[in-house]
Amino acid sequence: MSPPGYRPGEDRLRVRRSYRNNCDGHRARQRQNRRRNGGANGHDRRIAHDLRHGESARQGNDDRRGRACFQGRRQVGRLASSAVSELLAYEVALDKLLRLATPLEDEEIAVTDAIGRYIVAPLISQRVQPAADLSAMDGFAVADVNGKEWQVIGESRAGQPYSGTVTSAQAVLISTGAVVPAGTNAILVREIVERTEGSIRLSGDLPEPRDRHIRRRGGDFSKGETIAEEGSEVTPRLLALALTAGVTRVTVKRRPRLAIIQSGDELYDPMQEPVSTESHRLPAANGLMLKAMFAPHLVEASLQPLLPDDPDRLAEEFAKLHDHDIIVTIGGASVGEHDHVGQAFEQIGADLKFGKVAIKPGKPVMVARRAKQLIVGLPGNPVSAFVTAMLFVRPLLLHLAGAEDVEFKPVSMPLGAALPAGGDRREFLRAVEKDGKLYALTEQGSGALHSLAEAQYLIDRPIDDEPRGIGDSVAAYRL
Ligand SMILES: Nc1nc2c(c(=O)[nH]1)N[C@H]1C(S)=C(S)[C@@H](COP(=O)(O)OP(=O)(O)OC[C@H]3O[C@@H](n4cnc5c(N)ncnc54)[C@H](O)[C@@H]3O)O[C@H]1N2
Ligand code: MOO
Repeated sequence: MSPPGYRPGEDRLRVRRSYRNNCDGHRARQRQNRRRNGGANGHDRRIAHDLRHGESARQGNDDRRGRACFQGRRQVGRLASSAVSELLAYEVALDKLLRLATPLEDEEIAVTDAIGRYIVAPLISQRVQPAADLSAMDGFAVADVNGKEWQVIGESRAGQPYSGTVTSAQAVLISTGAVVPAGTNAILVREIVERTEGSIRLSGDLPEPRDRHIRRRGGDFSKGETIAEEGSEVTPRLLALALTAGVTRVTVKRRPRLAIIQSGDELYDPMQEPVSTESHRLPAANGLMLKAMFAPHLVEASLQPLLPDDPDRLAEEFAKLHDHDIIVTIGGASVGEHDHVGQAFEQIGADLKFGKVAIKPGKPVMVARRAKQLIVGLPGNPVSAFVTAMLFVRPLLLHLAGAEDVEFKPVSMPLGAALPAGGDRREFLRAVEKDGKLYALTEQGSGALHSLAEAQYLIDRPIDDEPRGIGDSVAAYRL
């Protein structure tokens, strides 16, 4: 995902640089920000103080920058020792994930079953279209337009052509889509002629140019022509083109098999069990949310039975699912006593590639590979699970399907309310639109589903973004 006006490589460089300079630059930036804002109260900071992130309380922006700096130092020391502790920029992490994916085999399917998938070879037309010169209008086919009156000698209907030849002062009644009879040079639409018994008289202006209403043979495409390039998405429009070109089967990538695992002692299946009144229990909503997010034409997704907080059980489940292309786990990705996804990776010998991404929400994202299989560990907080599925799993599925554009396209929209400075992670803020302006919702906690469901956009805030005022343009993604 890239902000508008982005040039390839620019954003990546900027993000990386801001990382490196996090500590050295932060004092200088504090001074600059103070000057820009005319002091702590010199700017409309209402939204700044209103945003609730549901993490530990923080007193202000300067304090957060201080902590970012401290974390940066701590992580540098651990970088080499563990893939888990390295905090990657989103672009870097996504790039790694996509590179880890093993390409899937091709399969040939009916084009009618291929909507939303991507063709892996160019589409070649098997027909010429139109297959003959056709009339584009209802009217009369005439050989010449020298006179004012023509004798009607027959009819050409769609599917029932006129077999003779039209000569001077003769006309053939013709329908839209019907084959233009031999000898025809112009179509006179019904509106410009008066009809009498057996003949027509000109009462309006002749078509300009004369053959204006004739669709020429091969005008749309010819036989053997490439009508869609490799990598094109099969849309309803492409479907119609392919069918018209005589193509009924296409080659696409096989859909990956993806299993979703949810673990947590507190979870119960809301579709199998009645609503629980026990305060320590929680409906396992994330798995069903994710399954609903992954387009069935791109993936064959299955939701596995709920697992307890037990690394052995998780490792057993991983072993069972060895034939799946992708496993997505939800929860247990953080550093708590009972967050055991990392441990289960170790038990099955999966190779952990990264474990933390500098995004908010969604810092704990674990990616491991076991032979050709990718295992993606998403955080358990519902909003974090949603955002990371959108930022990682969706692009992965599109990439495997053969799509070129795998990321959401940002729109640039003005803010209706000010935003405080960005932090040490790239932030995706839930927002609503009113009169063409974006308003970040007050509730930004990673567990707050109500504001997630209400949000219409995610505002994309770069790391260390400066405070933004009313009317400033920001990049956002339509949900
Ligand atoms: N000491 C630290 N604690 C935490 C950190 C940290 O850096 N240091 N990171 C926080 C962040 S950020 C996130 S995000 C979470 C991620 O936690 P986990 O991935 O380990 O997820 P859980 O602890 O298992 O669950 C979190 C939350 O989500 C609920 N949950 C889990 N699975 C589901 C599900 N399938 N459906 C609905 N809800 C689910 C679970 O009950 C918890 O409330 O860690 C922070 N902690
Ligand atoms: O910020 Mo966590 O990353 O709550 O999702």
